[in-house]
Amino acid sequence: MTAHPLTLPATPGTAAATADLTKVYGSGDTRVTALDGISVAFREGEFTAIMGPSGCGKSTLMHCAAGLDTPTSGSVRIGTTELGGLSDRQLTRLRRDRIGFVFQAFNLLPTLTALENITLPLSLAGRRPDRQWLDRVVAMVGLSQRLGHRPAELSGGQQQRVAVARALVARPSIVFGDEPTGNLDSQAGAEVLGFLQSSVRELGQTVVMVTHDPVAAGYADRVVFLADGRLAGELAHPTPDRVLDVVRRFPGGSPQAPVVTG
Ligand SMILES: Nc1ncnc2c1ncn2[C@@H]1O[C@H](COP(=O)(O)OP(=O)(O)OP(=O)(O)O)[C@@H](O)[C@H]1O
Repeated sequence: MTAHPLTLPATPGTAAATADLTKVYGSGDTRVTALDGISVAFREGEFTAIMGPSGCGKSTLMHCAAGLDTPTSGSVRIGTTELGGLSDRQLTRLRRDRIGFVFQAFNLLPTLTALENITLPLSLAGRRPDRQWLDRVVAMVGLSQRLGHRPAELSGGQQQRVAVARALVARPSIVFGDEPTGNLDSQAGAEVLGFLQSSVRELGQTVVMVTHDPVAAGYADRVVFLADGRLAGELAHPTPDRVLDVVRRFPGGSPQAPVVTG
């Protein structure tokens, strides 16, 4: 039986949203409530950073919002599609066609060239790249001269640029990054963050990124803070100093984390 995706009324300006999202791992003594009723919206054309102490649920939120993990209760929508209504196959297709991913590990295929890695999601979907868009994305991430190189012939920063281009090439509704600069030195990290920011400012992309780094969060338009699986506040127009101020007030992930507004 094929499940029909549940299509919800459009919420203008919202690329993705969660409602009362809960995720519980394990049971009995090993039960962990990783997410405890999170309702958050990610606006179109906005760069959001997700921060909070280790273990507060950042990756779990991102994985549930991106359809990589299933919530225990609550809902996730990408655009007008409610993920809970999708079969595994529909979910796989939605991830392939409408979501871009950039992980800490670059996850490139070693035998493919940079160009082949970038266009892989399209090849898998049986789609031809939109040449103009591809050229624009490749130029933006500064890879025009490196397209024939294999990952082993590229620096870490260049490999992550390939991953950024790969995430953008299908013009997804939203790009999720899980510590995308975690494996890079500060200069390469700054370049990758600059490209993610440009994809928002110049290409109108929506980006959501999990990070521990206040400097990285300073590239975002908005920072959402989590503590103990709950929303603990947010900061608009963050700067590294303002983010650091908030981070300093999270002693060991206190549930009484401050509510901050920009
Ligand atoms: N597969 C799993 N099985 C059991 N518990 C899990 C699993 N994944 C995560 N958890 C637990 O859920 C909580 C939230 O984990 P999560 O990885 O989302 O936190 P995080 O904020 O991303 O942490 P970090 O910053 O250290 O990466 C933690 O207590 C973690 O131990």
